Amino acid sequence: MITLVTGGARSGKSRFAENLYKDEKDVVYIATSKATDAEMRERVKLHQESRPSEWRTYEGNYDLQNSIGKERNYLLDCITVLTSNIMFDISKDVEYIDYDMQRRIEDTVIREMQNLINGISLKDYNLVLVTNEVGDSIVPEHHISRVFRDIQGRINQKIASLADEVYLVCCGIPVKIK
Ligand SMILES: Nc1nc2c(ncn2[C@@H]2O[C@H](COP(=O)(O)OP(=O)(O)OP(=O)(O)O)[C@@H](O)[C@H]2O)c(=O)[nH]1
Repeated sequence: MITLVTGGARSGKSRFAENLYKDEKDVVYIATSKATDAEMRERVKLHQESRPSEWRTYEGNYDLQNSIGKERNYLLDCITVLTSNIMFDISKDVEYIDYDMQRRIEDTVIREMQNLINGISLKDYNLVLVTNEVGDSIVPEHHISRVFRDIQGRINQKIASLADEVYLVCCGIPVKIK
């Protein structure tokens, strides 16, 4: 069963996603963020302390299938950070990200997701994927932000179509939309 959880920053989506496994010990937490500065390190530390100690944490971006073990439950937080890391890798030498490059970025993110999904061999597994609604505000001023918003919007549509259930979290309140 694949569940997609989407929402804005500080909408409560990560907490909602973690609560889906509140009675489970057999959980792998897949963190896509890299704690490269003090703000992120502090945030990550709070997250780690709030998770049940039995959960296993896997940190990575590429080769997400390496997170797979004997566990039945997986939680990936979040696709948006995965997209931005892949986008910066692929577009690092260009100033303008054309449609071909946008497609390559999208395809790479979707391939990582597919590898993860296909790699879990247990029949009755659960995979919760967290993403962000990044398109709900004004049109961003800069090209790179507009491209990121468009890429993430299209990726969210594709992953929502693969998911069995989709929740939108707003003001800490989850709304089931699929
Ligand atoms: N590297 C790493 N990142 C982590 C770890 N635990 C959590 N994170 C990252 O923390 C981020 C989520 O935290 P926040 O940014 O505080 O949450 P949010 O999703 O914006 O906020 P809400 O919508 O309120 O849940 C995700 O990008 C995770 O990858 C960890 O153990 N290691």
